Amino acid sequence: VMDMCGMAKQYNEAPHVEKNPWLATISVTRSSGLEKCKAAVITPHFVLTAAHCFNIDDEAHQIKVLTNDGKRYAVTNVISHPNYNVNAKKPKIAEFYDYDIALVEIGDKNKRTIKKEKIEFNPKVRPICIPCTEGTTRALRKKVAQTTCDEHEATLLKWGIVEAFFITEEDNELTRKDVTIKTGDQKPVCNRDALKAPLYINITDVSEVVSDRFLCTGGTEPHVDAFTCKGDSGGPLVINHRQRYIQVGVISWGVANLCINMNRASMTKSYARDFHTNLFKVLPWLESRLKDEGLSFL
Ligand SMILES: CO[C@H]1CCN(Cc2c(C)cc(C)c3[nH]ccc23)[C@H](CO)C1
Repeated sequence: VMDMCGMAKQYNEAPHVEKNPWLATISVTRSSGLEKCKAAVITPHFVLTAAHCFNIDDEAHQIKVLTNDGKRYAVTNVISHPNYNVNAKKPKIAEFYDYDIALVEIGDKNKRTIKKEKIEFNPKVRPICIPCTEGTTRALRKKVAQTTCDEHEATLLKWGIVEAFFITEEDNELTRKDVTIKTGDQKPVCNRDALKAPLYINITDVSEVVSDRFLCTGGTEPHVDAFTCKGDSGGPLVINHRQRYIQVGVISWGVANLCINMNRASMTKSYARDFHTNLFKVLPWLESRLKDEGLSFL
């Protein structure tokens, strides 16, 4: 059975990397420069990230996965969601982020090694739980036989305001940024601010850019939420359920760019909303791509 997911050091003085052992960094080396994204470790062979971190002509050898223990892993394959297409609604909508999610497979197909290289777990590197797997049922302390995927969703994404966090890197330190997912009557209010993004000024129907696949965070009500920077793309949106950690989203895009080279503005804006690909909305794809990874989907 897979290692227990979503386990991390809890004591205050623990190193940040041991409090957030699932965070990984993706680097893509192109002739035009280096692009970096964040990712979450989910199995020894896969990390989960955003599809928009990659270009159609990126090849596996240009991509590396860095884990918290400093190890760099070669990549065998990038599997973006088949429905992701940033150009799908051009020219009216310059960038379209629906289904912005990808799995990055670890290993080096060039090496003739029989066993694929795999991520080595340790106190700094551990998998996070993903919804609708047996590991998450255990993490939620529910009965393995009777618990359904709907119960996971009802438990984790209750109607209303759901406390969550993402992990960012500031001064080479991992820090958690608290946000609230608007799942109730504030969801439309949150989604509507998408039209304040520079590229969406002329759009009138918010559902053209914010599909049902997104979770919406940010803004100043009911709490002042942290906001993402471009460099946070692909990182996990995490819920802490009684000291077990479950990923419910992948950071996709934000309305306002309040960061200059990852230096965050000191103040947020009420319309600084962030949109995350909701893992509950891409489960058939996740399950089909992770079927041999021992996750036991419900
Ligand atoms: C619709 O138009 C906007 C799309 C997103 N944008 C950049 C961006 C990406 C790509 C990813 C993450 C995580 C971001 N967090 C904050 C900004 C931001 C810019 C806005 O600045 C234009």
